[in-house]
Amino acid sequence: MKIAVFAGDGIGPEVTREAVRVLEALNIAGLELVYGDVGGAAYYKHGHPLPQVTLDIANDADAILFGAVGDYSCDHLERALRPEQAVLGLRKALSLFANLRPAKLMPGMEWASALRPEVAREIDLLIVRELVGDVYFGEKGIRTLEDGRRQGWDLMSYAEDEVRRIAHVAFKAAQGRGKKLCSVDKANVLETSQLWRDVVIEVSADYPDVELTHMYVDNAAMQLVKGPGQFDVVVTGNLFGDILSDQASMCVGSIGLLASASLGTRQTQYGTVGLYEPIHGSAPDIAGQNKANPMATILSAAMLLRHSLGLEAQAARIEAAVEKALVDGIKGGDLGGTATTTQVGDAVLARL
Ligand SMILES: NC(=O)C1=CN([C@@H]2O[C@H](COP(=O)(O)OP(=O)(O)OC[C@H]3O[C@@H](n4cnc5c(N)ncnc54)[C@H](O)[C@@H]3O)[C@@H](O)[C@H]2O)C=CC1
Ligand SMILES: CC(C)CC(=O)C(=O)O
Ligand SMILES: [Mg+2]
Repeated sequence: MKIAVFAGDGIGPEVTREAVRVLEALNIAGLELVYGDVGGAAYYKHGHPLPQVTLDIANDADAILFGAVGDYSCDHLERALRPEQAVLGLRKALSLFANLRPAKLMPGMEWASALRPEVAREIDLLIVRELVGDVYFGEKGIRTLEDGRRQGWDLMSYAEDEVRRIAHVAFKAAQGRGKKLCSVDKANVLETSQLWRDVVIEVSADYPDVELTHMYVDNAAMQLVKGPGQFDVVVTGNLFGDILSDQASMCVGSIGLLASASLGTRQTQYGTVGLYEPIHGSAPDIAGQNKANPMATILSAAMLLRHSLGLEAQAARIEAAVEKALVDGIKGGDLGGTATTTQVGDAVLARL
């Protein structure tokens, strides 16, 4: 069992280190960790934020644990590390089209939510975000118009097979949960969304046991804070899913708590090959200060064990340890506490 570890930039190495400590503490027989460079470190060492040597490590692994990439504190570097070159490039190269972002209020965590306690208590949803299409991957550029004005443009598009395959993932996820699927789009304005909606409706014929609804993304953003309990599984495109999941994190308590799995179709003898990362970015504003909450990355490691290595019991152990640490009042700065990244990692390890 081989896990590639790509820590990346900013707080990436800090939070990934804690997740690795947790994985190592489980003493999983035959588990091998292979480290690779991505982002700034890779750019300086290899001249590219996602060099071939890193892709080779990724392709050879059963799963990837990923920190974050990007550094807006240095304009030159931020441009060199353009997401489509690094993290988006990796997702695309491995065809990891299905991004699962669960958001559930942990027991006793109402105080941390940006919502009223009685509303916060309702949250238990799964965002299924399409990850390798949409406007993030369309043709783009900045051009000069005939009258001399500059114009930036990004093409939003989805082909029907791209919608169909993510819809199947979402319907199957709904079958395993509350049997409700809400497809979020902007079909009143966007042709891309109209096709999205048509295809999701076509796919729904295969899942008569799942109740399908549709919602425009602006309303969905509002409903997510008004009544999150109405959502079970949400399926949406790359851009909308990116935004809604950051919003969902504050309903749960902090962006430092939300994990993700990015899956494709490649299977190994252990499970589905995937990439696992916190939903947050490299947080340059707190990087290098031992302040970042590593729980999202630790919980991503749990998802890795579950989906890619078939180790459900160990995954559940990690999740229980994180929950126990929170119940016991271990809080990083993102939750209004003072625990450092290392202390949060220690606390989780102590409760494994
Ligand atoms: N998957 C990836 O590699 C991603 C990379 N990025 C990149 O990350 C860089 C920063 O982007 P931002 O928009 O600032 O988003 P961000 O998610 O890195 O940070 C947003 C805010 O949340 C805080 N935060 C994030 N994670 C935290 C944690 N674990 N503990 C405590 N506080 C945390 C940060 O301090 C910041 O105030 C950019 O270069 C961006 O392109 C952004 C999102 C995802
Ligand atoms: C580079 C970004 C699109 C990554 C991001 O914000 C995300 O996947 O949540
Ligand atoms: Mg994001």
